[in-house]
Amino acid sequence: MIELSVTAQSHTYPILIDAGLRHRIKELLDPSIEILVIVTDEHVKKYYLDDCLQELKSSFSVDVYVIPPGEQSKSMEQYKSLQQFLLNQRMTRKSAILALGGGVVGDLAGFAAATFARGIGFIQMPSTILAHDSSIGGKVAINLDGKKNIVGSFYPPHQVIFDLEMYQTLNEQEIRSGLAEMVKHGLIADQKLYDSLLSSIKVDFDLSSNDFKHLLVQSIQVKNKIVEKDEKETGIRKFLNFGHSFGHALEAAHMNSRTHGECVMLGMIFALWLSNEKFNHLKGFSFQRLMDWVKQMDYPLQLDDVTSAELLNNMKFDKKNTQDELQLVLLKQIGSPCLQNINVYTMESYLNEFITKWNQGEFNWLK
Ligand SMILES: NC(=O)c1ccc[n+]([C@@H]2O[C@H](COP(=O)([O-])OP(=O)(O)OC[C@H]3O[C@@H](n4cnc5c(N)ncnc54)[C@H](O)[C@@H]3O)[C@@H](O)[C@H]2O)c1
Ligand SMILES: O=C(O)C(=O)C[C@@H](O)[C@H](O)[C@H](O)COP(=O)(O)O
Ligand SMILES: [Zn+2]
Repeated sequence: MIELSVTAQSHTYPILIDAGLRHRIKELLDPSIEILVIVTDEHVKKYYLDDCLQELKSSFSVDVYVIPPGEQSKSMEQYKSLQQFLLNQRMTRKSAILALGGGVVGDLAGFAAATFARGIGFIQMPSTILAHDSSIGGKVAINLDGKKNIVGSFYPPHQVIFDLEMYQTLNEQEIRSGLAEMVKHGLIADQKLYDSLLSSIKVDFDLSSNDFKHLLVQSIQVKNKIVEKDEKETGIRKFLNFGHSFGHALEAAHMNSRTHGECVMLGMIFALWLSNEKFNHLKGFSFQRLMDWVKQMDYPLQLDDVTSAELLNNMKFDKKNTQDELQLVLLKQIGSPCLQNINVYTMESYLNEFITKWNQGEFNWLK
């Protein structure tokens, strides 16, 4: 088992990584937890809930709360009914939620844990590759009015338990989605990780291999280092938002058909284009190399079903913005991100130009 840790302002939490940890979950949890509520979604329930329950039932008082799968569950309605469930179970501050699932389960369950009784125990058991990002660092949130993560908090988990066997049941779209956040970690902080991802990951890559575990751990370490230095996103944590201003706006426009990571991939390409074309920042970067990999992995690349006005409208709700300006994360070179303020009118023209050129096939590297 690989053991890492993150030091948050309030506590240090362990990150445990191995194949099959769901079968050892009982010995990993704090035996003094009074009531444990497992929050999961219908897909994850089908594959992994019974294994966890079988382990836990003899030692803990366990209840289960199941949500419908997908982004729609990060809602006020779902948040309210989960809070009601916690109340009905008479959860105390010595009780805990175990979030068994991807980023949707983790974000919703974490926000419920942060706010019920002003904070109860919170354990993350991430089941998607993407959730290697979402389960660490304590950003927990739900959406409101189509605006991503607009109601939320910083609430670091008390434990993060990765069972790598759970990746075996992920479909291609979910694998692609998670890999995008790994590529993001490479681009903002780790050239070696970026190079390894692009040179070794193909569609049929073996997710149970040691090579993949090694890449995942490198990616987790990028996240750990940043959130340890800047838990509340006043400075360098903003770099973890690379690709997200545009990505979140696209995701909001396609809530049911495109995944978070797929949208972030397009958002990173937009940010790289801005860095290169508008701010002369980007040094030594090959668009062709990234695009060859992106196409090989079959990321959806259509931008003909969104308008710049629609994207801009969503980008206005990005949490990095001030009242007057949007703030984007750009790149100077791999491993050197920077922040750039851009006013709304300028951004609209950049979006227009990018989308028009993209749709008309004017970028050589897109052909
Ligand atoms: N808090 C953060 O720091 C942070 C970071 C990145 C993303 N996010 C959020 O995470 C969410 C996306 O997370 P996600 O991509 O994990 O989505 P998700 O939780 O919706 O999971 C994706 C799909 O995979 C299914 N699934 C999950 N685990 C599975 C498994 N092991 N086998 C088979 N199917 C499985 C789910 O049921 C769902 O249908 C977005 O809402 C995004 O905003 C948050
Ligand atoms: O941990 C962070 O900080 C991130 O920005 C990670 C992102 O991958 C993640 O999608 C996050 O939820 C975005 O945060 P938001 O503040 O833009 O909602
Ligand atoms: Zn993200």
